Amino acid sequence: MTGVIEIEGLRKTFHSVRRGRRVAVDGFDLLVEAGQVHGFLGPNGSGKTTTLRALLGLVRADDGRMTVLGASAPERLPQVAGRVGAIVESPQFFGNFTAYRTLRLLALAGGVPVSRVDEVLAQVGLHDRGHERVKGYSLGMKQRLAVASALLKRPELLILDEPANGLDPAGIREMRDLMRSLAANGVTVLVSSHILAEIQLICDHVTIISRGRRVAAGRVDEVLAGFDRDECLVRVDDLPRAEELLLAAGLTVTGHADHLVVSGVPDPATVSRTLGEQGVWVRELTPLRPDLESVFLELTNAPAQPGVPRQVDGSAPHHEPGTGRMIDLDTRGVDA
Ligand SMILES: Nc1ncnc2c1ncn2[C@@H]1O[C@H](COP(=O)(O)OP(=O)(O)OP(=O)(O)O)[C@@H](O)[C@H]1O
Repeated sequence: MTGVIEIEGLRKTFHSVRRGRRVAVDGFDLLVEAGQVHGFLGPNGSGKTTTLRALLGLVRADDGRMTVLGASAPERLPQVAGRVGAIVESPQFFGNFTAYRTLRLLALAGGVPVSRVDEVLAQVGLHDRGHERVKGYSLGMKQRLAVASALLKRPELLILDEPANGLDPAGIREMRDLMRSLAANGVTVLVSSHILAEIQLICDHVTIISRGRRVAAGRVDEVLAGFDRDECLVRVDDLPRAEELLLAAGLTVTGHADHLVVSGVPDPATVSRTLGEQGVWVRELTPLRPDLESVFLELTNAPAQPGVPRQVDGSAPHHEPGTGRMIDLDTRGVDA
């Protein structure tokens, strides 16, 4: 047992008279290790909140094994609760209270020294505004107050559900800086989001969920590298001639209105040499690197592939040759 959070084979189906049976989480696995800022990424309705709620005992799982800081969850969570901060459902604060008063009450209720209030206000960048009423706060300030409340007891693990939701770019930047400084101080952070660019900027590791199943997991750079097709964008004056030469050299070429995309060229010099030797001069040659957005779209829109086994329990992962990433290609039969 090495993970700060371990989830194996989590399943949860909701039943309602109006909407019928809805599989929210379908054999999902997650491993968050100490010191990671781990992004939990998935489209709306993919099962992120249900997973976090099941982990924290806010909803009963149908099946699966979960641990938090080595304690089986949710049954033994009380044993480690003092070491975990979680914001899964947007906390509501009294608008007429100041942030300071709100946190002071929470500190007193939780047996935390009141001196901690100033520290957490400073940590989330609210120190100067801590004596203003919360009803005058922006959404970003309210989010930071929520994080401050979770930090009161100096958690080793912080779980945040969509902390950047509804924030403007400045608020997102502040939240990002906050996550980074927490990580630098040794806090393990699990942050769920559907904002890809944020996950790419904030997190070092990522688990991508689609329709209740894990479709990719690993270091962000490794997950991205697994999708690198060694492509480059080429601009020349004579596109048809360049395409002809590159195809003749055995390269894979896709034509666009004002450029070509060449695939499978680890060294872009191959392109400039192939064209230059025939007197076609390259005006632009740009390696195309995948970003989390393109990976995410590819994984979460991946059509079902009949005959490809599901890989949701880690037992028979489908590994792309030469990559550390795992993908689950079968998206059939799940109501998301
Ligand atoms: N209490 C519930 N009753 C019925 N269905 C539910 C309930 N909670 C969640 N669901 C369904 O389970 C699926 C997963 O929802 P969940 O909220 O976990 O997704 P999510 O990834 O957190 O989405 P979002 O990013 O929109 O918050 C959705 O189809 C949702 O409608």
